[in-house]
Amino acid sequence: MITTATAARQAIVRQAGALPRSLAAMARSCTVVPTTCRAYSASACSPKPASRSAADSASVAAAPLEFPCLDKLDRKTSKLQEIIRSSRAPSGSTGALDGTDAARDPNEGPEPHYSTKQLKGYQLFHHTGRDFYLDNGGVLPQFQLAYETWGTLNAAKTNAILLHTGLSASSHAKSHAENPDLGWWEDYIGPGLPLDTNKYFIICTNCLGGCYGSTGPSSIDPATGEPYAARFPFVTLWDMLRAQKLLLESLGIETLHASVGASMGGMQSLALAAMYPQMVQRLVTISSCARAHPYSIALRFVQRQVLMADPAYASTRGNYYGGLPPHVGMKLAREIATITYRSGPEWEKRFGRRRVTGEASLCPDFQIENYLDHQGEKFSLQYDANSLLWLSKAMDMFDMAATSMDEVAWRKRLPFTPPSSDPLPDPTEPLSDDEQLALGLSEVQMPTLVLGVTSDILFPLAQQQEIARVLRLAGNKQVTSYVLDGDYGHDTFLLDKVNVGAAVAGHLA
Ligand SMILES: CC(=O)SCCNC(=O)CCNC(=O)[C@H](O)C(C)(C)COP(=O)(O)OP(=O)(O)OC[C@H]1O[C@@H](n2cnc3c(N)ncnc32)[C@H](O)[C@@H]1OP(=O)(O)O
Repeated sequence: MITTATAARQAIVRQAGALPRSLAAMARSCTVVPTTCRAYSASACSPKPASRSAADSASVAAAPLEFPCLDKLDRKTSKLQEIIRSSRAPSGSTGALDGTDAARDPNEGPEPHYSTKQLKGYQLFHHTGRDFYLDNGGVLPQFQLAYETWGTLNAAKTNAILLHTGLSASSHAKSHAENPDLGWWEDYIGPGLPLDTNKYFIICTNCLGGCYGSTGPSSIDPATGEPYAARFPFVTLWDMLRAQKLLLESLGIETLHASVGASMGGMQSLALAAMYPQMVQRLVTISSCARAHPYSIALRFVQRQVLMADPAYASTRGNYYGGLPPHVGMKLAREIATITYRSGPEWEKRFGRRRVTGEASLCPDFQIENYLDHQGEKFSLQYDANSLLWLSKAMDMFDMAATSMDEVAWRKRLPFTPPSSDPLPDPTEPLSDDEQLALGLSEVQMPTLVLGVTSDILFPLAQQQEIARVLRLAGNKQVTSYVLDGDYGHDTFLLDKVNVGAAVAGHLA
């Protein structure tokens, strides 16, 4: 009697001549017949067993695919759980999630790099004694900001440049004696470089809400002795700038030679100039915007959704500290983010359609998938998930538009009194979108460099053109627009050191 499986196999073998040679060979050697050509891979096609059971004979389903990428995530989760368990045991290892497990596989965890035991070489500004009120409600009775400096502050304290970071960067923009690791703007800072330490005193902070030494959701709430977690108040970019202003005041700095930043840092750079125009002598804003675009909000929204859906996040509602960190959600969010940071044209040249092994798989198969997998994996424990969510949300909420000078003044408020709950007055006459932005940026009258990149999909060039347009509308006659072609997309500010560096250096001189 011909079993159903045998008949199916014969049918496939009859058709094998029509298949590519490698698939045809696999079809002939397959015992269990896959239902579609998709399943013809080495992992789906098992060697023929010596004898076949009745159960095998009755099966017409494909052999299950193998999922090495999921196995790898499971192994990482188990390893993290094991470390957490052993760190809780009285005689357990003290390595825990602090990175002291020297024998670990760097691709499989376990330590969050943001653990303060890993961080080094930064200084701390402590704010205490006066409650710090935040724009969206909530108050911090105290906070700290991590910061690093390069160069020398002159006697008049007029040569400082405040460098704002992107979303997930630390204050470590450049290596120095206390931390020789390369910084994220290593080639931009130093003697004779665009941020010339022979002339300028560069200050870079980890922003409020971050996790690299500054107070954020992973910090201990002094009221409870536990991490704030999801009880950390939402912060706005304006809150972050008010905190930075307090740091500058503590250093005796009233005037900045320049405010410089890219991406989220470019948004902050622009906002600082609007909030404290007397302080900012020059403005550089790179690959940024005056208000978050709905498309950028959408891209960040899906990253947050994916991250929050990680069971380690969802089951704790964000209070995962001391337990399993949501490393899978972080990895996937970073993969999506990486797609927004680079460009299709770059990847066409860099990866093309090249494959890893040539076998169809739902795990990384194309080189571009392998690259994304690597980027996600590398980041998955590098940054605190809540900080990512909080700062990503702060970017979405950013909008420099104003309908009255009262609103502009409201942003400049000192953070030591609760924000008024009185509604702001209605505009005397309706303002167009551009006019609202021009009003919100009306005091940005200093020399301004607005740099954008044609291949940026996260902060499209139209947004930098919008900044330049509304600044000119507001009467600023010293706006320089600089457009860079190239394939690096949003990450151009990290990668095109020659062109971005030259534009920045020229503007600072
Ligand atoms: C929104 C905001 O406010 S800011 C957003 C700013 N952007 C970011 O934060 C993204 C940060 N980008 C990075 O960190 C990048 O690594 C950069 C920009 C610093 C450097 O970029 P590049 O020099 O092009 O290197 P890139 O990171 O793309 O690739 C190198 C890594 O990919 C790996 N890689 C390259 N090709 C492949 C591949 N086919 N498969 C797997 N891995 C690969 C390399 O081995 C290398 O790994 P390593 O970093 O562990 O050594």
